[in-house]
Amino acid sequence: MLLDPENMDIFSQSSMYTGQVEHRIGGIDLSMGEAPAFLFDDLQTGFPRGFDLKSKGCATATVIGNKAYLIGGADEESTSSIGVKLFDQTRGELVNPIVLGTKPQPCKGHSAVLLNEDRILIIKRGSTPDDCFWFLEVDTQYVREQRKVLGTEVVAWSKGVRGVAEKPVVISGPSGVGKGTLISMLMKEFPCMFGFSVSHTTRAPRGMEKDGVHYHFTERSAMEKEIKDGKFLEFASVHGNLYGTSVEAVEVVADSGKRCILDIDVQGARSVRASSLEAIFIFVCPPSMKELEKRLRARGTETEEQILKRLRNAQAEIEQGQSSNIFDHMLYNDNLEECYESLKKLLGLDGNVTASPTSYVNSAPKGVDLPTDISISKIDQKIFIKCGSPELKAASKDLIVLDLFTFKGGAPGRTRGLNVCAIESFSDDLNGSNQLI
Ligand SMILES: Nc1ncnc2c1ncn2[C@@H]1O[C@H](COP(=O)(O)OP(=O)(O)OP(=O)(O)O)[C@@H](O)[C@H]1O
Ligand SMILES: Nc1nc2c(ncn2[C@@H]2O[C@H](COP(=O)(O)O)[C@@H](O)[C@H]2O)c(=O)[nH]1
Repeated sequence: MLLDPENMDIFSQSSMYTGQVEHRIGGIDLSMGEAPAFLFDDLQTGFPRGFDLKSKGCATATVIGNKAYLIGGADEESTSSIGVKLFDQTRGELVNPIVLGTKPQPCKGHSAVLLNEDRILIIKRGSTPDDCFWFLEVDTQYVREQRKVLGTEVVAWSKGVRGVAEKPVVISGPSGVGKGTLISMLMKEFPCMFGFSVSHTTRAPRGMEKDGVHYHFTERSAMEKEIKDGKFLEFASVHGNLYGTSVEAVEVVADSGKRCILDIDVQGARSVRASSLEAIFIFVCPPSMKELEKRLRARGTETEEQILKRLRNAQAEIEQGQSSNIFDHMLYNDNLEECYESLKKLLGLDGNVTASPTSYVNSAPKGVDLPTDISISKIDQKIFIKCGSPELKAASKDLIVLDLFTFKGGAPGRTRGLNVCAIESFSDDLNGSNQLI
């Protein structure tokens, strides 16, 4: 293990409020959790119209341009998650941004590291391996888009996860083209490999449909509230009802080690394309409108009025599917077996594949609990976490390295590809002046 302490970013030496990570302000260690206080004077240099954060009890502040992101603290509105506030220097205002994504639970303290000016890495102290790395996206493409849509300040959490899941598969196409049929065939042949993203919908269940399996059937008002709360990756009004994919629906599948399949309309596919979820987009075309109508009628699940509505919408969907840049692949579902073979081929399943899960979960290296006593440094794309706990020292695992090179995805949901390893018996090079926090 080669380390050159001379070349380290030493956070404790970075200037105050210059856009670098800040954990110490005016000599106060902000990273140690127990609601350390900012002082008015401490903010004067960078923030002429500084404010008294003492009462706010924020734990860390990270400054990007004219904004300070204040993460954690004692007086959260909700004690169930780490809170985020934003101080806007230009307006001289403390703002409560809309916080999207699953939020991390409070911890015994945390450290914050600014990455690429658009996200903050939060390292939770005293936490388990699967809960210690979180990302607060503050200016990523996704956040900028949400800011436009919601017309207010937005930040988004995503959880850092080891290992990379296979890209989800988005399947779109007009109602009755056979998407559900193809997906069922795939899941039947490869039950351990694929998992279905169970959407929410306000439409009534059909005879055989089960809540939580085919859809989460929900009231419009409840779904609208959840959309407002940032729980959905995408949503759309389709044939008069609301449909949407929750962030959780995709994450439960990915977390189980399976490849997620989404059956969504073209509007939804467009939204997913614009999100940070990296997926494969497939559009399924019918051989003709006449055949589509025949299939819809033969299915016998819709009223005449609904069938006509679906057929009217189908025309526009096919045009968009074929002309937009949303889709990576087109499938023509004329002969079902042939179409299924084409689907398998483009998913790389036409050869000798073992029908096993993608299982990054089990292949992840065994984790190390992160103690409360840590110090952090950054060199290029690596974060070094030095653990002061006697137990880890005794186990010769006093240095944990987090590699930032392999990040994938992000908010809302998971930032995947975290490469974390524990380095054995590290010397004391990181002590003293190199200590960050
Ligand atoms: N290639 C095919 N040839 C003939 N019938 C087909 C073919 N593919 C699917 N079907 C039939 O067409 C009907 C509609 O298929 P399916 O329910 O899978 O469509 P869908 O695209 O999922 O529709 P929706 O978007 O409304 O859920 C079903 O009865 C199915 O058995
Ligand atoms: N944008 C979304 N579209 C969805 C979602 N779930 C399903 N759908 C699409 O709705 C139509 C109608 O479905 P049906 O079950 O009522 O026949 C179909 O095109 C689906 O692809 C979703 O979560 N988001």
